[in-house]
Amino acid sequence: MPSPKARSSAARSGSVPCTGGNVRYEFISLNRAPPPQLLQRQGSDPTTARLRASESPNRRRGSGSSTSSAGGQQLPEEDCMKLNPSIVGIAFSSLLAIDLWLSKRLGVCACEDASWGSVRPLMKLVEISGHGIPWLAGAAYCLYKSDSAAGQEVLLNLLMALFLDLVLVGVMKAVVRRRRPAHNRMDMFATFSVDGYSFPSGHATRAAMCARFLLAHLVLAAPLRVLVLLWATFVGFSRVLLGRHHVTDVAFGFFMGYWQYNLVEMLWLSPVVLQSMIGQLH
Ligand SMILES: CC(C)=CCC/C(C)=C/COP(=O)(O)O
Repeated sequence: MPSPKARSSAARSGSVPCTGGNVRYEFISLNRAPPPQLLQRQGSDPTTARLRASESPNRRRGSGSSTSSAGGQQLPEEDCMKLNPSIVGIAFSSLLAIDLWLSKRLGVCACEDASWGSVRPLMKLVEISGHGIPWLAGAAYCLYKSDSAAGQEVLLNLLMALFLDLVLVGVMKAVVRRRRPAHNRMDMFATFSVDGYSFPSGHATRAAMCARFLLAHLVLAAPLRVLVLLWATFVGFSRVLLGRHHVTDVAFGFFMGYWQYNLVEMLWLSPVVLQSMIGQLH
């Protein structure tokens, strides 16, 4: 082992002295190019070194950072410990660890045998109240029954908002592909394939967006307005209690649903647009 001084000078110079046989971990600078002597050990010039690095899939993952041993044996970059933890990386990992721990602790209705398992049926009722199908069916039915132009305008825009929510959440889930908590039992009714993923919670986005929609477009007495807010909060909270989601899935879901409503306002279908749409149908 080199002395700490030797190691730190190697680190400063950006060299990568990772040895074979007894694997020795050394510091590696992630934001500096390897020094010329290392490139010479890898090949006669930087281009050759890069070509060599592309020989195996392991090396292909990080050009210029594969390492050489004392005996000339090349080690894949995975065998070297990169000690360059960023504050953001540490904060992110810590948040995820807290999220996993908290979500597991709060998943008290995740199954019948869990500590609050007896209230699971009630939580599943709350789940249904925020599911897409009752909302889509309810909005479509009210639209069919509505005989005022203003009512039809609001309900058609609500339908548009609900479809927009399904699309945006589906895309987000497909991109992030976060797994649901291990303690979740996948016994939800009527799901899409992307609903196998966890981030963000579709119930939370829908609850936040619909709550804003209702508060903006229905004339409700103060107690009812409070009830709408409580319902939306409870739908989100029940996702964690049921073990369906991590806390961050729901928190982001609320955030996303809140902003989705702004998008709905921007895309609002006016009576003029609706008239021309109806005209095209006839
Ligand atoms: C089938 C339809 C119309 C909607 C699916 C609604 C659904 C099951 C969303 C998943 O919500 P979470 O992401 O909160 O689990």
